[in-house]
Amino acid sequence: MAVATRFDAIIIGSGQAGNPLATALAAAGRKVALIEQNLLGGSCINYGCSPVKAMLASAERMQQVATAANYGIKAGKPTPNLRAIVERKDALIQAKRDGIQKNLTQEQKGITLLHGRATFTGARRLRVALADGGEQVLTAPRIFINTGTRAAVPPIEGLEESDFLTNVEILNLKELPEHLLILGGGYIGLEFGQMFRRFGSRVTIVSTATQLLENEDDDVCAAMQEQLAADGIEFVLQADVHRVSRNADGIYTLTAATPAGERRLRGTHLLVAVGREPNTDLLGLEAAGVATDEKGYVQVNERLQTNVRGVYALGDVHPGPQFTHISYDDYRLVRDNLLHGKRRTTTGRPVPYVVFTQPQLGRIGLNEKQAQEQKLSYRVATMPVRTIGRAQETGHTTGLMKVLVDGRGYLLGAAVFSEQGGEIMSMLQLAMAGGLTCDDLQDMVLAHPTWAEALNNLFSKLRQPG
Ligand SMILES: Cc1cc2nc3c(=O)[nH]c(=O)nc-3n(C[C@H](O)[C@H](O)[C@H](O)COP(=O)(O)OP(=O)(O)OC[C@H]3O[C@@H](n4cnc5c(N)ncnc54)[C@H](O)[C@@H]3O)c2cc1C
Ligand SMILES: NC(=O)c1ccc[n+]([C@@H]2O[C@H](COP(=O)([O-])OP(=O)(O)OC[C@H]3O[C@@H](n4cnc5c(N)ncnc54)[C@H](O)[C@@H]3O)[C@@H](O)[C@H]2O)c1
Repeated sequence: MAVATRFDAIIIGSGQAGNPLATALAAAGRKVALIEQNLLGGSCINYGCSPVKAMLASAERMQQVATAANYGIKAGKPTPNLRAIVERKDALIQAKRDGIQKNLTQEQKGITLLHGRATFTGARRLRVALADGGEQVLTAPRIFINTGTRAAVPPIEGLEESDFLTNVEILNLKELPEHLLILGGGYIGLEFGQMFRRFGSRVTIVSTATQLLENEDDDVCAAMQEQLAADGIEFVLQADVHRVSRNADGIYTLTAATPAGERRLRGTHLLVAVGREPNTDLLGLEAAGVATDEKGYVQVNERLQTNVRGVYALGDVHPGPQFTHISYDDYRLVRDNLLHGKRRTTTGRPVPYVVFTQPQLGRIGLNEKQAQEQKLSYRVATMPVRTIGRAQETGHTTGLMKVLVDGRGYLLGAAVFSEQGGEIMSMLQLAMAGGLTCDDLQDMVLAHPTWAEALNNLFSKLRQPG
C-alpha cells in the first residue's frame, strides 16, 4: 500500500468555494492539498457563468447592430464570426484560469495542487489517480468536498447515442447551428437559446413544463416568453420527449407527446439542459460513510458538515440553490467558523439570482407563488417596463417590475425583468438587508432618468393581491 501524505486539510474540486478556501486555510498556516481532475476554476469559469456571459455579450452586440436603424443609425446586416466569438471567450477564461493557478501555486505558499481524480478510501483518506499517471494517497483530519455537478441526461430512448450537446460542448462550436433544439426551458436553455437566436440560428425550446422558468410567477414567465418569442424563438411546452434519433446527415428528430398530439421536431443540433446531477458517483463516498440524498447530493447540516466528522461539502454538490455566489458564501461560512471562531449557518441566507437574457430577470426573496404557499399576508405592485421613461428613451420597453411587501411595509421579494434587472434587484436586496420600507423607497430621491428611479413609481402601485 502506498505511503499516505498527511495534510491539515484536503479540498476536492477547484470550484467557487474550493479555491478561496485553499488560500484562506494556507494563509492561516495550514498544510493544504487541492485536487482537481479537470480545469482549474470548475464550471463557473470554464463551462458556466463566465464563458456564457462573454458569448452573450457578443449576442447583445449583434442585436444592437441589427436594431441600429431604430435609433437612426445606418448599419449593415451584422454577421457573427463564431470562431472569433469563441476565441474571445477562450482568451477571457484562460486569463481567469491563469489567475487561479498563479494564486494557488505562487502567491499563496502551503498549497499542494494535484491534478487528478480523488476517491475516498476511508473517512479521512483519499486516493488520487494523477492525471499524468500514478497515484497518491492523502490523509487529513478535515476534507472539503467541492466537486460540483454536470449536466443531467434524462432517460430518453436514443438520447445517449445521439451525440447531443451539453453546456460544455456548445461553448466550443465551430459552426453556427442551422436549427438548435433545446431540451429544457430553464436558465441554461433560455440563455443559450437567446444567444444562438441572436447569432442567427433557428431555435426551438422543448420543455416538459407548462411554462418557462416554471418556479417563477405566471406574469413573469409570460413576459419572458413574450420577449423570447419576439426574438423569434419557438416553444414546445408540456412536451414529453420519449425518443431521440439522428440520421446519417446528422439531423436530430425528437418524438414528443404534447397536448396537440404526437410531434416530431427536427433540428441540426440538440442541447440538453434539463438540470444538473452531482459529481459524487465516482467519489467513493460509501468508503467514507458520507450520506447522500436519493439524487446523490451530499447531505449537510446548516454549517455544511456532513454526517462524518471533519468532512464538509460546499457548493452545488449539496442540496440547495446552485449559484456561484452561494458556493462562494459556503466558503466564507466555513472559513469564518473554522478560522475565526464564528458560528455561521446557512439559515436565512438571501438567495439572489439573475437570468442573463436581455432583458435580465433579477430575483430576490419570495415571489407571489411562494408567498401564497406560505399563506403570508402581503401587498404587491406590478409595473410594465414600457411605462418607464428610461425604457422609452433607450427603446428597451419589454418586461415588468414586481415587488411584494409585508403588512409592515418591509420587502418580501422582487422580480425585476428589465434592462439592468440584476442591478435593480440588487438595490432592492440592499433595501431588504437594510430594513428600508416601501414608503422609504417610494419617496427616496433617485437620480433622473435612471432605471432605478422607476422604483418610486413601482412602490406607489402597491395593492392587495387578487
Ligand atoms: C451554463 C451554466 C451557466 C451558469 N451561469 C451562472 C451564473 O450566471 N451565475 C451563477 O451564479 N451561477 C451560474 N451557474 C452555476 C455555477 O456555475 C455553479 O453554481 C458554480 O460553478 C458552483 O460551483 P461549485 O463551487 O459547486 O463547483 P464547480 O465549479 O462545479 O467545480 C467543481 C470541480 O470539482 C472537480 N471535481 C469533481 N469531481 C472530482 C474528483 N473526484 N476529484 C477531483 N476533482 C473533482 C470538477 O472537475 C470541477 O472543476 C451556471 C452554470 C452553468 C452550467
Ligand atoms: N444565470 C444563472 O444564474 C444561471 C445560468 C445557468 C445555469 N444556472 C444554474 O444551473 C442550474 C441548471 O440549469 P438548467 O437550465 O439545466 O436547469 P433548470 O432546473 O433551471 O431548468 C431545467 C428545465 O428543464 C425542464 N425539463 C426537465 N426534464 C425535462 C425533459 N426530460 N425534457 C424537457 N424538459 C425538461 C424543466 O421543466 C426545467 O424547465 C440552474 O438551476 C442554476 O442553478 C444559473
